[in-house]
Amino acid sequence: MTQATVPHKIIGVAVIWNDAGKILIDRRKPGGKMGGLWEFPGGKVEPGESIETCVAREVQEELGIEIAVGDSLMAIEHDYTDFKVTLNVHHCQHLSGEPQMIECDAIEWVTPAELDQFTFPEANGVIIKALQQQASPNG
Ligand SMILES: Nc1nc2c([nH]c(=O)n2[C@H]2C[C@H](O)[C@@H](COP(=O)(O)OP(=O)(O)OP(=O)(O)O)O2)c(=O)[nH]1
Ligand SMILES: [Mg+2]
Repeated sequence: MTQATVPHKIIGVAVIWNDAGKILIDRRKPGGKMGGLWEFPGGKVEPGESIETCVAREVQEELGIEIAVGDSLMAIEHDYTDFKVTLNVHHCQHLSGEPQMIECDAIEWVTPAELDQFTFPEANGVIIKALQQQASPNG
């Protein structure tokens, strides 16, 4: 059997904290395999772009807000059925702007404990566990 080469998506992901110690999550639009699931804002790293620049750009494009991109929380590799992702996750701080649903269906500010009430893609389990085991870097 021929081994097909699966696409590998390199993603910059933002864990955006506000001053109340809450994290911004959004719900992906319906349709497709991950449609309707909640996620941390982010998207594909462009050629030649740093992870930090990607994270700030995606958040501006998807939500229309300004953030400061801080330390890396983790980088996770995950194999989905038909593609592979690397999620490069950074702690971020909300600076300005009211989040808008430019490319998503819903937005919520939640505490780390409340993340359990939302359905995320499979790869997110380890991120959520890490966030629940550490205090907010700003709180
Ligand atoms: N932004 C974000 N993406 C996530 C998370 N968890 C997770 O598995 N992903 C996956 C879903 C997507 O395949 C990819 C994010 O890239 P994206 O939002 O630009 O991509 P997409 O797949 O909707 O776009 P496309 O390939 O159809 O153009 O990473 C997460 O918490 N946040
Ligand atoms: Mg995206």
